[in-house]
Amino acid sequence: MSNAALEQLAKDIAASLLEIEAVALRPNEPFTWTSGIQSPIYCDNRLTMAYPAIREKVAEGFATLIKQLYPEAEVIAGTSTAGIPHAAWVAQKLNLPMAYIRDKAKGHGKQNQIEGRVAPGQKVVVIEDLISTGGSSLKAALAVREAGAEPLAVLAIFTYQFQSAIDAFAEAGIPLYTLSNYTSLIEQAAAAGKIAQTDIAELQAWRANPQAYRK
Ligand SMILES: O=P(O)(O)OC[C@H]1O[C@H](OP(=O)(O)OP(=O)(O)O)[C@H](O)[C@@H]1O
Ligand SMILES: O=C(O)c1cc(=O)[nH]c(=O)[nH]1
Repeated sequence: MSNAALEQLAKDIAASLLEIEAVALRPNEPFTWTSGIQSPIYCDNRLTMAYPAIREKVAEGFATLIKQLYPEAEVIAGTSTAGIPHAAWVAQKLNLPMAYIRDKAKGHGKQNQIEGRVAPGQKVVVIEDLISTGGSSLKAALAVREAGAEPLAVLAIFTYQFQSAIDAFAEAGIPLYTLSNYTSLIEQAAAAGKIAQTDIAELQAWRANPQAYRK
């Protein structure tokens, strides 16, 4: 995919997320993220499951990137839970095995963290729905590495583009690619009049120092 095509896809997906009201702004009652960060914004990509045309656009975006960048991929693995359905649709498109990765090993049964079949040495693309700190998907990719397989990259629908997340992936030596991002989302929301100037100011204040954001 060319850079122009990637940029267009980032805009399209951001517009779709806004259209289906996957993006919620709640400055007066911040959301608590999985990392514990308090945030005036929450992007619920799980809602894309309800829209066949949108989930198809996501699956097609992932499949195109994988064919172009990682034609050697042998397994598509979703992160538990929100990455799982997207991994399934992509694996189906590419006619590849699919697996999923729990946030930790089960305490009963086979006590697996990785479910499905990932053999040592196999090349795995990890599919995630969203990157905030990147902690969840990095943990998943590192579990693949721990199992003796090779995490080629993490691909996600959306990223908040925090420098700390970019640095964490670089440090782990795991490439990260995303179909859309915070910049596109805010641009699309502003262009469509879906976000007020006061909200933009609130988001800027939060984004400058999310750890310190409290209401
Ligand atoms: O980049 P991070 O800081 O790790 O945050 C992003 C993660 O948080 C959400 O998952 P959540 O923990 O809400 O679980 P779910 O996928 O089961 O909904 C989301 O689906 C990502 O996996
Ligand atoms: O970091 C998170 O937990 C998170 C943020 C967000 O916008 N959406 C989501 O599903 N999780």
